[in-house]
Amino acid sequence: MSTPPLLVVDATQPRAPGHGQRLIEVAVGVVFDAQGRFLLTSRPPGKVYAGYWEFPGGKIEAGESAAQALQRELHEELGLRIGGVQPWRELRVDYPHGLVRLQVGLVSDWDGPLQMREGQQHAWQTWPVQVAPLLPGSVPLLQWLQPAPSGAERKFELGF
Ligand SMILES: Nc1nc2c([nH]c(=O)n2[C@@H]2O[C@H](COP(=O)(O)OP(=O)(O)OP(=O)(O)O)[C@@H](O)[C@H]2O)c(=O)[nH]1
Repeated sequence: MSTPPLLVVDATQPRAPGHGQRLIEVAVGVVFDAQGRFLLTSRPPGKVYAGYWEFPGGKIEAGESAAQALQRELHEELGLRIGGVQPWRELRVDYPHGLVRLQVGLVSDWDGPLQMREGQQHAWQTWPVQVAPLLPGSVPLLQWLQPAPSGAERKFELGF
């Protein structure tokens, strides 16, 4: 398996002690609705990058797979029950607050109703997105979702 691409954020800012020695493992979902729109949520108050828009998800806990973590996070944060996760892409993001690895999955099979349980906002989006500011680590995911030029088929490369 090749090393996931690395995005360096705020490269001139100092890194926290021990940064880089520990990878923060995160599961992220691209949740689609029946019209092919995807869900973005704003980061809740009190968190790093509060108010920035991102794909829903969160840290993987000990003993969990990425899919299990995403099932738990989407239920805790949004009240969704998801049927399955299709592993899609990985990305490493080097933030001043830590080095993160995102395991991104596609989710089309889910049950609502959608509830904002952490005081976040939500927006169903198509490309190009209309919300701002975007969390830096969500931008490459959005670029990967950019539709192919007309005539070409949008193809998802699957697998971590
Ligand atoms: N959910 C989510 N997190 C992302 C994205 N892109 C990205 O770099 N991240 C990073 O992944 C990490 C997710 O951590 P989090 O703090 O949101 O996780 P959590 O919900 O488990 O929070 P907590 O346990 O700190 O309360 C953050 O460092 C965040 O900056 C994204 O698109 N969605």
